[in-house]
Amino acid sequence: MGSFECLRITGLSYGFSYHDFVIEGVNLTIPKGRFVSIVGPSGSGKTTLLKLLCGIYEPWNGDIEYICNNDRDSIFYHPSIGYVPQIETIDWNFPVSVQEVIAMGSWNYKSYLPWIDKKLKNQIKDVLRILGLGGYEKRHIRALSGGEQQRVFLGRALIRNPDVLILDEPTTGLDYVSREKIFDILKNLNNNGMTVILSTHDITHIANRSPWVVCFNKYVIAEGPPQDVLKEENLLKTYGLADYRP
Ligand SMILES: Nc1ncnc2c1ncn2[C@@H]1O[C@H](COP(=O)(O)OP(=O)(O)OP(=O)(O)O)[C@@H](O)[C@H]1O
Repeated sequence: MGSFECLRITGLSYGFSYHDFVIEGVNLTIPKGRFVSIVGPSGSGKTTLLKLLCGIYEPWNGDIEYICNNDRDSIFYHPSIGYVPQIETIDWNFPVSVQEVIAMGSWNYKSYLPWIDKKLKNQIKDVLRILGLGGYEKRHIRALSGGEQQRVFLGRALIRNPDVLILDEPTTGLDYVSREKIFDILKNLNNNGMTVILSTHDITHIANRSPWVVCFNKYVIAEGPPQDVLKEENLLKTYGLADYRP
């Protein structure tokens, strides 16, 4: 099997009600190993795009392809994807421990018996260590700070060591220290070869320090290194303050 080279999105469109496109004509290529921050206003379709990349939604039009270094393998190739949803969408009253949340990420349609065996326990320990949460296995998820909870959900995505890690606003609502911890963890994972794609409202601390930024509002408005892309002209177009359509 050839190796994964890039994620290629062409002419991608999707919506929730007939003829009303939430995202439209998205073209974007993300090479393996890239660290990408997607910025755009609330309601611009970032979450929708990320869910399409994960396969949670089916495109109305266009293609999402994970390309290998030869065409034949690309047809069959499905990278493993880790998804970290927006923290506000999680029900914190659900009675579950840190260990159980992370274990959920290792279960799939193939495993009917989702109990936590010794091997999985050790893998969870390793993931918690990477996340700076060593010894937190038995803690109830409610008994953690916002930053710690976010890291646990990152752990759930990491337990299968995905090729591509997709995160929806991973630092929203976190204080400076928690935000920096998450950013450092993501940079380390990326330095070790993981492709990281995240959405963020934090232009100053996250997007500005990401190697690659995509300005998004229904479609891609600009992309490139932050020093080239995060300019007034692009931000005005992205945040709907200037009329623009390529
Ligand atoms: N399940 C749904 N059913 C109907 N409309 C939806 C659904 N999910 C999202 N939308 C609508 O699609 C549009 C894009 O939403 P989306 O969550 O993708 O935006 P976003 O850029 O991620 O916003 P935010 O930054 O606030 O999270 C919004 O107008 C939203 O109301």
